[in-house]
Amino acid sequence: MPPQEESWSPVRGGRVAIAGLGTVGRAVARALDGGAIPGLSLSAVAVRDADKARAELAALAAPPEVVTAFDVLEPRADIVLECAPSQHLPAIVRPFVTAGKTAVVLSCGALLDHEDLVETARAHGGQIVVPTGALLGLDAVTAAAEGTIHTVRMITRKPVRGLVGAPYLVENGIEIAGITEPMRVFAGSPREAARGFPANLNVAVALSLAGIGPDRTELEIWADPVLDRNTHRIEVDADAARFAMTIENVPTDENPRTGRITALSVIAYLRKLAAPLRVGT
Ligand SMILES: NC(=O)C1=CN([C@@H]2O[C@H](COP(=O)(O)OP(=O)(O)OC[C@H]3O[C@@H](n4cnc5c(N)ncnc54)[C@H](O)[C@@H]3O)[C@@H](O)[C@H]2O)C=CC1
Ligand SMILES: O=C([O-])CC(=O)C(=O)O
Repeated sequence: MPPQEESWSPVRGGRVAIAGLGTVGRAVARALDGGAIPGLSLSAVAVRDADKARAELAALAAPPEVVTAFDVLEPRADIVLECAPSQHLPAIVRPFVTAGKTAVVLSCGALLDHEDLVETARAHGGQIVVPTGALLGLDAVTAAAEGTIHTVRMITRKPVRGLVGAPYLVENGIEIAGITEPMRVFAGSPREAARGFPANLNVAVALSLAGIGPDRTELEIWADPVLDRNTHRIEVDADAARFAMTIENVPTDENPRTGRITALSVIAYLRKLAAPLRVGT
């Protein structure tokens, strides 16, 4: 029998690969640099333009290897962070979960069209992690889901620039560029929203996966011309508790669809992996 490759452990240390060096990927790369997150090192990044990425990463204390294909990441890392456009999710995640490794997934909306990845992870002892990302309270939602959740409702309000160009708006001829009052542009399920707003509503899918699923969760999306933050309100009614929470995310300068807290959520997750004290579930 060939020798089994030893799996990652916090004591031995782990190598992290980043797939997609954009708003989230760059922030996480900086946070990992030089052993700043105990137990982890940044080993490789997959990008489109290698020369541009190398120039950018030269400022790091320990620049990672730069590659231009997703399928060469797996031998180079124990954990992959998927933070690329959603259509690449299967190519990034599959090699890692097939090897029994961990894939941290930000474009989680795309998981709904690739549920086989969860089965692959189950069969090979891998794990797909959906961090709380731009949302809040998934600890309470998963706890409530151990009992019975009756309803989950989410109302998202975004500045116009955080929604403009979404396929659902284009396909339905919904014009938001010149609105002067808040406009409800969508009411439906996270499953429908994942298709219609693939770069804007991953948070609704994360909420649905934590709670009662992408078909029973109720979602409204509003475009608001005076708002400057991506705002998500969650209302949960369960047998154990009733709760409502709101988060107002500061959009990043680079990508107005993505809140600053998204990368911080990933960094917090990575820091917990080897932490001697772990708070929250
Ligand atoms: N779950 C959550 O709470 C959140 C999820 N997201 C999702 O996370 C993902 C990443 O978000 P951002 O960093 O803001 O996006 P971004 O657009 O700033 O970065 C994506 C990067 O992927 C790169 N890329 C595109 N095609 C590539 C290829 N073939 N090979 C390698 N790299 C490629 C782009 O050049 C870009 O640098 C998006 O899908 C976004 O919708 C964003 C915010 C919150
Ligand atoms: O859901 C997303 O993908 C991003 C988002 O709403 C936010 O950053 O507030």
